[in-house]
Amino acid sequence: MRSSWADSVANAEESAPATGAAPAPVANHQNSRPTRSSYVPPHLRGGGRSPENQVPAAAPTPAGAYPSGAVQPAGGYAAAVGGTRWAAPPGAPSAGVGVVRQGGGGRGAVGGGGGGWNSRPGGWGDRRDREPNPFGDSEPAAVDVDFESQQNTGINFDAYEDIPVETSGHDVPAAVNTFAEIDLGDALNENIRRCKYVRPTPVQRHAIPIVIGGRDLMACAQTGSGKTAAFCFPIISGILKSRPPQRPRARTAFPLALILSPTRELSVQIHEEAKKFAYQTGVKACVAYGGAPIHQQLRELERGVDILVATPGRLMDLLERARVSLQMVNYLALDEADRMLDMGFEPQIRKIVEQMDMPPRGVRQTMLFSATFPKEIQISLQTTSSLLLEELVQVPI
Ligand SMILES: Nc1ncnc2c1ncn2[C@@H]1O[C@H](COP(=O)(O)OP(=O)(O)OP(=O)(O)O)[C@@H](O)[C@H]1O
Repeated sequence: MRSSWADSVANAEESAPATGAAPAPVANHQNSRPTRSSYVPPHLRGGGRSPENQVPAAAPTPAGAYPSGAVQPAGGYAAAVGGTRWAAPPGAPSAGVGVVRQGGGGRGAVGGGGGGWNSRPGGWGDRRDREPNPFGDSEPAAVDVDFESQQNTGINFDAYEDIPVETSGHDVPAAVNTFAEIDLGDALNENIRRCKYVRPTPVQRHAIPIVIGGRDLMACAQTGSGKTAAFCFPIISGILKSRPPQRPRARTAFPLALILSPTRELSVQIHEEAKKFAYQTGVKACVAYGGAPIHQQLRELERGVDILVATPGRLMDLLERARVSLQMVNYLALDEADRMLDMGFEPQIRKIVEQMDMPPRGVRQTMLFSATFPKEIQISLQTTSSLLLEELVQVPI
């Protein structure tokens, strides 16, 4: 079972002194990060070609350098995690999660969450009728959670208010303390209640307003920190607030958001979470990963997809078969970017971002999540010039 942010809060709470001091938020990252067993399909066992089916090498842990344009739990959260953090280059203003799409702020205009596509002509409301309930039969209805009072789990989330977080970049949208402070829309709020999320985790507090604000984001966040919601909420909210797109009637799928993840297992996890967050909104999430027959995935894609969760190798396959087009992608999220680069996915990522039909940076929004940002990873990111912002790639190492 994965250890989660909520688990770590609970554990920390148990061991916290009775003085009310904030507990360490997450245990040592190197030790606590659950090891995912990497699926290796039979035909690739013993020297398979695709890195998405290989067991990743242990992540290097050199002292990295902090890029500028960043937000990160400083000292407390990230430091407590114990993994390789973004290390500050000489003169760097701050640590951590990066930000900022130059000239951004347009698309992410907050407001008008409403019922999204379901309430609009031409929306996708019909999908809801045949949508399986991802919460299971036992929990079909919304849970009555009071966002304002922020109390339903018994976990003292207030303890986490003390975690120091640094942000950098210009005009960084302010972090929020509650989901109620963000206009995510009624449908998504309903699903947050169904998930029984009461208070945003630290990465969610900072990342969601930044992305809702139309900016690019580079976030240093560990496994179990709530990253999935941090990128899914703004994506779903943004899709619901936008005009339902006119997509060609073709066998080609035109997703509006692409989430790249290094492994089949992580992709499936993200897909499962995304289905919960998007339940009854009309926004459809699909998953495509290597090491499994492609035909079922193709059939699912043919039924329509708004959010595509994919491993890089399988996505390349789908692109080369012209079964997926990236030309309508408004949101690109890379989860576990460090792991993807460690696993040798850089050429595929570069090709997906630079040589296919994806809108360029500045048109789409890019979110990059990584547990670590060692120097090698930063150099790779810098050379993947179309991936991130100029502001970020100009950072001296
Ligand atoms: N705001 C929240 N309140 C309570 N629980 C949360 C919240 N956000 C996420 N969780 C739960 O914490 C767990 C870990 O979250 P999540 O899977 O998003 O983490 P992650 O950082 O994406 O981890 P991984 O890298 O393993 O996917 C999940 O069970 C999720 O449902």
